[in-house]
Amino acid sequence: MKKFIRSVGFALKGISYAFATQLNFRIQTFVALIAIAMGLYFNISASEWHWVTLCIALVLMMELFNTGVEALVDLVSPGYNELAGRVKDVSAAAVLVVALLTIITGAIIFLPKILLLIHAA
Ligand SMILES: Nc1ncnc2c1ncn2[C@@H]1O[C@H](COP(=O)(O)OP(=O)(O)OP(=O)(O)O)[C@@H](O)[C@H]1O
Repeated sequence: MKKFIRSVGFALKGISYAFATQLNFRIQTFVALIAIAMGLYFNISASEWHWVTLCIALVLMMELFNTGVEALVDLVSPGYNELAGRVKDVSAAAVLVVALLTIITGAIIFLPKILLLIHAA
């Protein structure tokens, strides 16, 4: 049990490092909070909550992995190296793929509700 709590502590240290150093991670956290607030406001269904929470977790998870990859690349290749740059580019691309999934999912869930609200006003 003590080991588990220690591991959670290390994971929280990782999250706080990403939050302190990565502007993208802070923006993604802010957008996630807005999505949760919109979910509550529009009273979305259980399956819609499933998609929203899945996308939030995927985006934050990929950004954390990307931050780890960047730190690892900087450690093993502090100077300019074409391969090091490619590793970072591919890692950033993985974040972009999940971000696109999130934008599409958000549009499918929230856009009709927002349009309905505008028409009702
Ligand atoms: N060591 C390197 N060698 C070659 N190209 C690099 C190297 N480090 C970074 N690059 C190139 O610069 C881009 C940006 O790298 P950087 O480490 O600034 O990533 P970032 O996403 O801007 O990170 P951060 O969010 O920490 O600012 C990389 O995607 C890559 O194309």
